[in-house]
Amino acid sequence: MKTNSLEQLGFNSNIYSTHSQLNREEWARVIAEHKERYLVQNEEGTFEAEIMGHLRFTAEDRTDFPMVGDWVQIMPFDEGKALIQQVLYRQNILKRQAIGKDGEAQYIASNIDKAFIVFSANRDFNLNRVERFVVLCYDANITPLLILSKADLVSQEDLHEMQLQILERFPELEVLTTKIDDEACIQELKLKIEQDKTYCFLGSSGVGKSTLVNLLLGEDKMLTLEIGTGTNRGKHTTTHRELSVMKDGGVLIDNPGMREVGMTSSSDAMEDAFPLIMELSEQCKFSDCTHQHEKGCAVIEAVHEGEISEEAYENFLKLNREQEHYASSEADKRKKGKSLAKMVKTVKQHKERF
Ligand SMILES: Nc1nc2c(ncn2[C@@H]2O[C@H](COP(=O)(O)OP(=O)(O)OP(=O)(O)O)[C@@H](O)[C@H]2O)c(=O)[nH]1
Ligand SMILES: [Zn+2]
Repeated sequence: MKTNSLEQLGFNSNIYSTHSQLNREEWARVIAEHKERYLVQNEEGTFEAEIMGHLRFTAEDRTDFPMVGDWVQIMPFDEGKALIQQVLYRQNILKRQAIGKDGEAQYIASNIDKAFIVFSANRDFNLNRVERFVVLCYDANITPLLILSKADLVSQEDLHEMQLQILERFPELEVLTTKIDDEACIQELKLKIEQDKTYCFLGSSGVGKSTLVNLLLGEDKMLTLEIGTGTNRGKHTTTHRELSVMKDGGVLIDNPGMREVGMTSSSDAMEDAFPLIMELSEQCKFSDCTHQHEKGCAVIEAVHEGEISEEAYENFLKLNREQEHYASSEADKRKKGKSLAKMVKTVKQHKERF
């Protein structure tokens, strides 16, 4: 398999100067990660890598472990195998603050120059959700660019309306629209990509991230290079390469553990739906409405209107039942607002676990 030069992988004098005593072949970039097994690449090739014991034992938290995008020091020891001795350089880390246990951060990728936040124009478009991604980028000092994908599936008017809303809410945010069959869109996106810079694609599952990455990579179609079996673990684990180099330069990172950070569209929709349910429940005809069969229930109505998904509603009811079960007294049950707030928290915690 062909490999890339360090420069094609994004290496520059800034990075080099942090550990200039190292030989070139000791430098490598992490191109995929799965459960503490890594794929790293340099001009010698691609290696399956594990971290050195001492690194594991001295590690205090997740930031001490390598992640996709990192520059690491490696020591090859076998055909296509290497040990990672240390993490060398991090310009920034794209991370998401977990709302669940201990509020621990979840790491997405490192050394990113620009993030492409992808939203499909035809569904799920929601400014609050866009904001979450934008904030995540600003926190890491990364400039975001919003891509409205699947523009072929909505009318010009709807698209225009969306663009206006975005402009109003995020005046600084650069926005592109794409449709896969339109070569001009892809060219426009290509123009945003500079040779030795690294770009990370963010967004819910199914919005078209991999499709765009594949189009940008052209004939170098994303190789589904797999991380081999863990011999000492007995379990077969595979993962896809996440970082790829474009033919004319430019490093793309796709799907950097997005599933692990719980950004699938359904759980996102869920998180958005719950505050809405809380709000709506204040408009129910009966103050003790169970939102299951009552006439004049604003929640049921919203489900019928399609404002709240069936899935979110079912989950809401399920959590509601759990809540009821644990409520120790009638008084507790009447503290509806409070328990609902708690429920939202529970949902978020559930979400983090996915
Ligand atoms: N109509 C239309 N469909 C598109 C477009 N872009 C992508 N799709 C389709 O949307 C589906 C999902 O695309 P993917 O590229 O797999 O989405 P993804 O964001 O990588 O999804 P995950 O890998 O699950 O995170 C595929 O069936 C694509 O063919 C577009 O511009 N227009
Ligand atoms: Zn109700």
